[in-house]
Amino acid sequence: MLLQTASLVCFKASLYPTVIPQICVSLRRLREIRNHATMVGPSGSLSPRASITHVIFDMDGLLLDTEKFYTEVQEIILARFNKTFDWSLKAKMMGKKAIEAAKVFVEETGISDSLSAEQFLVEREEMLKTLFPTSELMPGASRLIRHLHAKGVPICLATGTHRRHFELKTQRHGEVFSLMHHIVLGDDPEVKQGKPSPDVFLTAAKRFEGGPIDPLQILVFEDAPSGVLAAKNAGMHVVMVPDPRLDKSFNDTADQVLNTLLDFNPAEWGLPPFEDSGN
Ligand SMILES: O=P(O)(O)OC[C@H](O)CO
Ligand SMILES: [Mg+2]
Repeated sequence: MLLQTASLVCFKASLYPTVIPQICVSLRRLREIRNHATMVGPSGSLSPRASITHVIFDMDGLLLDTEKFYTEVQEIILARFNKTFDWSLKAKMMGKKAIEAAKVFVEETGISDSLSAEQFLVEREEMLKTLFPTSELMPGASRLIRHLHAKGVPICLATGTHRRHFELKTQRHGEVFSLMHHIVLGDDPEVKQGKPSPDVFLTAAKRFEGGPIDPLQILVFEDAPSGVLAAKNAGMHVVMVPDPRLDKSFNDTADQVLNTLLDFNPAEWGLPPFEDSGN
């Protein structure tokens, strides 16, 4: 609504450029305002953006600091072909199932004649399997998961990662991940296509108690452009916590963009507020 009004204001302002040019702020700026605003009700009280009852978490790059491992091994492999790995390619790969990301990698870099997607997966596996067990939680991940669980908000995980990698990545974080009501992995038979297809999130919504839950009651946390799109394709609300090196244009699809999970305010979404300050 805010953006529709803004478009109208900009259109009118363009008709009277010398009279009200200052009114025509950019749509990007208005999206930023939307990303930081809660609605003010008639009584002046703040009303939440939505009435969220269920939460779905992405894993890599959102709860676990594992995206850096993929970046590292892909840089090493590309160096062999005298090529460099950059964040525009990273943006196209992250969040996807392994084989889907692998195809993007060999095709976009033009090395598919020398290295097939399947060979790429084999080559990177040796390195990844030593790195994944060292995975660390992202800032604010444990606090948010524990808070929602303690308040009885049903939470689950929906990741593109397959079972074997999931076990390696989470082996030091079993307690936190055990708080999830359920976990949907990239190699789940119901997840036919990876993100940006909505499959993984729709499957996750189905498996909650009393599911399928209305997508409008679900808040998804994501770090990847493909994951944000998947959540929107599933009709859900989405908070994006992107790596700052991603192009900012990817932020526009999300309902809210945060620097870190520590910045999340549950009350803005109709969820029980934190009782600590987060420090
Ligand atoms: O971000 P996730 O948790 O869906 O994981 C996807 C891949 O494994 C890594 O990009
Ligand atoms: Mg992710």
